[in-house]
Amino acid sequence: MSSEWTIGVVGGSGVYAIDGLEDPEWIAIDTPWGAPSDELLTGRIEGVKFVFLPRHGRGHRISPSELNARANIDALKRAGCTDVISLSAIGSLQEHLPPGKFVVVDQFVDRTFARVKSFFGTGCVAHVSVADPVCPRLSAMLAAAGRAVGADIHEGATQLVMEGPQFSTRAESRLYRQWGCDVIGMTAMPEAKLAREAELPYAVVGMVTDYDSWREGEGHVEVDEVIAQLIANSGLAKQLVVEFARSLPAERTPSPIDTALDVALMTAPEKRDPALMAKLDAITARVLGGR
Ligand SMILES: CSC[C@H]1O[C@H](OP(=O)(O)O)[C@H](O)[C@@H]1O
Ligand SMILES: Nc1ncnc2[nH]cnc12
Repeated sequence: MSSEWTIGVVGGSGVYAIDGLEDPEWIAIDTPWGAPSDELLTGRIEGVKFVFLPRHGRGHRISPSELNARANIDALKRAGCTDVISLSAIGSLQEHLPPGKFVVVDQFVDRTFARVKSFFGTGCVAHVSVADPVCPRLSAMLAAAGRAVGADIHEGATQLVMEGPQFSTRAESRLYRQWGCDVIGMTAMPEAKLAREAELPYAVVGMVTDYDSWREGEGHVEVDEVIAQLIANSGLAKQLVVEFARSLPAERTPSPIDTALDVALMTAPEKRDPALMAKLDAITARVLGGR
């Protein structure tokens, strides 16, 4: 495996491009799972290869519940990404995480229910672990880069991922707090699970835009509040990415996540469905080689 980094960046609400890209080029990538959210913007930052994908498409066309996360992750894999970072707008479920805070999330409670969550299935069953769903190495480097550019960083938080597109009821918002969740969003799942199946280390920088709807006697989240906060945050998020690129070690040493499929595949080789195996070409290329 190459020891070069190629960093995929999935830009969420308010982040439809990144700064500092040399030789930028939008490229179209088709996948066996359908079309990704948009073309991918490739180039180099500080000499490091980057591949940027606007999660909701340029112009924010696609709703969180209608994202084709399999196509997005597969396209990043096909584009040669070794690692993926997500920039995401999130609501806060805790007083000490006010709007403007950048939160490096390390756990999720997945409450999404209307999304396809795996590349695998009948014809090729696989079970990867998502006990530790984000890459600690990427998360630590993102937190350090954020601090270096002056972002107000909080490391370690549990994110409730909801279906959407509507925001939560007040009762739901209060319940998620009782469950011990710190922040809430609509897109990290199944993205994080699929990234693990694709053997891509993945990390999330959440940008807090609102206090959701749990605060007694206070209003509730509305999109205009989210957008205003995103406009305020997006410049800093882009600086964070440039600083992250600058801080990457010249050589990428292997991550245990690079081989997540080594212990995951269940279906006997002779029982695998050739049609599904063909769709899995990019995802299983390392573990199965040409088979
Ligand atoms: C505009 S607030 C709701 C929307 O924003 C977040 O998206 P992303 O994670 O891509 O930044 C949130 O998850 C919802 O999809
Ligand atoms: N309150 C909230 N709930 C879900 N997703 C969000 N993204 C930003 N704010 C959010």
